[in-house]
Amino acid sequence: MKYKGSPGFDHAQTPRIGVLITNLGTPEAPEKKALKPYLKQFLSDPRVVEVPRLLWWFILNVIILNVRPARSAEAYATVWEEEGSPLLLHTRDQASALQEALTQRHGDRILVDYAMRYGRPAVSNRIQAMLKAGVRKLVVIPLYPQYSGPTGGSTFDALAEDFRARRWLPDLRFVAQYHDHPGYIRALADSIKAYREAHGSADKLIFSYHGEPLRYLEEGDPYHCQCHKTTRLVAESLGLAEDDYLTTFQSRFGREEWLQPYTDETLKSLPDRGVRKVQVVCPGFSADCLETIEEIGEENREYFMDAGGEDYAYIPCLNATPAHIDFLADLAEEQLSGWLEERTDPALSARLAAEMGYVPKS
Ligand SMILES: C=CC1=C(C)c2cc3[nH]c(cc4nc(cc5[nH]c(cc1n2)c(C)c5CCC(=O)O)C(CCC(=O)O)=C4C)c(C)c3C=C
Ligand SMILES: [Fe+2]
Ligand SMILES: [Fe+2]
Repeated sequence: MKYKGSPGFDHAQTPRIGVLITNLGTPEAPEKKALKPYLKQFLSDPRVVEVPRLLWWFILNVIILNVRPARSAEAYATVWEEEGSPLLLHTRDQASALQEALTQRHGDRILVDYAMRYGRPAVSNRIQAMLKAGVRKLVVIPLYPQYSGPTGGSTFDALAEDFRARRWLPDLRFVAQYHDHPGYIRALADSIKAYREAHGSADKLIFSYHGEPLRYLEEGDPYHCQCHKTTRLVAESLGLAEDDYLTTFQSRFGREEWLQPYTDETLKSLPDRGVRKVQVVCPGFSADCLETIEEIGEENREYFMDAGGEDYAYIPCLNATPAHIDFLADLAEEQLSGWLEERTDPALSARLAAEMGYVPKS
């Protein structure tokens, strides 16, 4: 195997610290032909769908990829913005705001970038660019507060896949979860509090998280427990009573049982139980995307209202709000312990390398 070298390496380059935020990824356009490669890459990942490969290859290629792209494209078209997918735009805005916050705190030592696990900008593409810009120490923060194999685990796989082809690896720190970080809980609780101060409260606050197959929990995935812990900590911080809120799971896919209770079925049943006003928040998503804007903001609103509900509100994700960015800057900073001391004198390194007669190939 020929390992990838270090493009443009220069001994006089100041070593930098990289902070790479990532999210799931999104199609290039809200169209069937763009949905197909996106869904194929995503749903072929064994971390996402844990089904024997041969059987899954058949189901995916013969059934799902012939039906789902058109249906998903229609849903994406309802949320698409002029500049692109909401998930991509929010992630880009988070990266630039985080760059600004960390530059204010530490000058130009820290380089922030963003990548998507599936689709573009790809993880390996951004790592290559960061290394080229002199990054020798790298913090990776997948923006999934609660860890799960299909999200954080899979992002680590993408990093590992990139690193196994590289000659010179950077120092690496990886934030696998932050579901109970006091700064994250505070940012969430404050956003709910601000929403309720502006719009009033509801009979119930629903904490809706993306689901996953129940089997993953049974086989040791901590995601379900971490979602419940986030809910409990936010509820405590808001001073809610047990009857004031619920944790539910959305975005079911396929036929097997997923984590329960399901968001849609819960919302359909609440009016009969005397709950007429609900507010829904999605603390498993750090940016608004198809699953929050369309599924929670539109589809589930209809279920609730059709079942006799009177008032339904969706409280937006933290996105690139100052409170979220401040927290992410703190989270990144916690990972920098010992990394901010400068141990390299680039000019001296360059002079010694020149004396040695060493000229690296770029
Ligand atoms: C097939 C199984 C899936 C698992 C397991 C899963 C877990 C999971 N996903 C997120 C976050 C997001 N998922 C999003 C979209 C999405 N998710 C699945 C399937 C699984 N997700 C599909 C097929 C799709 C595509 C949309 C569709 O066709 O319905 C998104 C939104 C992306 C966007 O572009 O807006 C996010 C974000 C988490 C946190 C999670 C954890 C268990
Ligand atoms: Fe998903
Ligand atoms: Fe649990």
